[in-house]
Amino acid sequence: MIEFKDVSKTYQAKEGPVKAITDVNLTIPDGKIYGIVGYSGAGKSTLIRMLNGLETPTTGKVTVNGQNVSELSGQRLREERLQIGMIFQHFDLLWSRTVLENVEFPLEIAKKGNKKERQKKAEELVKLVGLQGRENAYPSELSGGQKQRVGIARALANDPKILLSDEATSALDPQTTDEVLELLLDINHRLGITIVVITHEMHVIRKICDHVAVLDAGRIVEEGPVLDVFKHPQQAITKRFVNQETSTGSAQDTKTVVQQLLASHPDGVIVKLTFHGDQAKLPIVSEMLRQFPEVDMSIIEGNIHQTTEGSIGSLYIQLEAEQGQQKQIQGALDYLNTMRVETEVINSEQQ
Ligand SMILES: Nc1ncnc2c1ncn2[C@@H]1O[C@H](COP(=O)(O)OP(=O)(O)OP(=O)(O)O)[C@@H](O)[C@H]1O
Repeated sequence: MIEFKDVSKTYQAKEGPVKAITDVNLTIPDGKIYGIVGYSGAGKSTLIRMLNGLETPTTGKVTVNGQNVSELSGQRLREERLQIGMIFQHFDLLWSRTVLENVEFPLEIAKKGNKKERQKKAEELVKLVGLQGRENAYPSELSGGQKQRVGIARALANDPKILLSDEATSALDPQTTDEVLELLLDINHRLGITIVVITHEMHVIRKICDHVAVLDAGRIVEEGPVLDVFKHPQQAITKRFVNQETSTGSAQDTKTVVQQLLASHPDGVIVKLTFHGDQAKLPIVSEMLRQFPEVDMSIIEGNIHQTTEGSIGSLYIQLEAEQGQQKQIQGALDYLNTMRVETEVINSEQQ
C-alpha cells in the first residue's frame, strides 16, 4: 500500500520558495491502477518522485508498504527502489544497446544472477510485452509504441511491486496509446502489480484506472472511483477533464445543432441523457418510445465510452409531441428518471 499523509513539498528556487504540493492525503491500495490527473505544473511529477525517494516531502510522510521512504538512505533506499519500476514519456532507453540489452540493464545494476540468467529473464519480459523477434533491434529501429514496450519490460526487470507511469503515452498517437494502455492493464491483471499513472489525459484514466485523484495547483481537489468521478464530477476542473472525454463532437457543434433544431421545431425539448454501467446496454430509450407513442425523438449527438468498471455514455435528444400531448414528454422524462437515467433539459420552449 502507498500512503501520502499530510504531504507538502516546497522547492527553494532562486526566485524564492515554490509550493509544489500542499496537504496531500492519498491511499493507494495494492494491485490497483491509480490515476493522478492534472494540468502541466500541477505537481504530478513531484508527487510520484516522492514515492521512490527522488524528492523528499518538506512536511508529512510518504510510506510504501509500511516503510517511510524519507527515512531510507544508502543500500536500503536502493533496495526499496528496486520494488518500484518507472516508465517515462520519452522512454529513456539506452540507444547503443539492443532491446534485450536494455531490459538486462537494471538486472546488471542490481547485480542479479549471471549473464545467462539475466538474458533468460530479459527474453521472458520481451515476450511479455509482445516484442519477441525484436530482441536484437536497436531503439532507433523501433516505433514509439515498441520503444515504450521496451521501457515497460525494463521497468519490470527486477519484479517490482509498483510501476510508476509518468505521462508514458503522451508522446504516442491515439491508437498506439490504446495498445500500450491495454498492455499495462494486462500486466496489472497478470502480475497483480500496483500501477500509479500520472497523466493530463482523462482518456488514459478512463481506459485503465480504477481510481482517480485530480491534482490542481498542488492540491488533490477530487478523488474517487473512476466511474463515480465521470458520473458526478464535483469541481470545475474535474468537469473540464471529464468533458475532454465525454463529448465526441465539439461543444460548439452540439450548440449549433441544438439552435437549428429549436428554430425548425420550436416545440421541441432538448434533453441530455447520461447513462452509466449496465444501463447503457439496456433498451431504455426504445422502451420509452413504446410507452409514449405520441412522443417523437430525434438524436442530436451521442457517445459511449468504456471504463474498467463499466460504460458511460451521453445522448442529446430532441423530444416533440403534437399540440395537446405535451404532458407525454414529461411522462417520457419521468420514465427515464425511474430507469435511473440522468436527464437534463438543456433547452425548451416551455422554459
Ligand atoms: N526542482 C525544482 N525547483 C523549483 N521548482 C520546481 C522544481 N521542480 C518542480 N518545480 C515547480 O513545482 C511545480 C510542480 O511541478 P511538477 O513538475 O511536479 O508538475 P507537473 O504536474 O509534473 O507538471 P509537468 O507535467 O509540466 O511536468 C511547478 O510550479 C514547477 O515549476
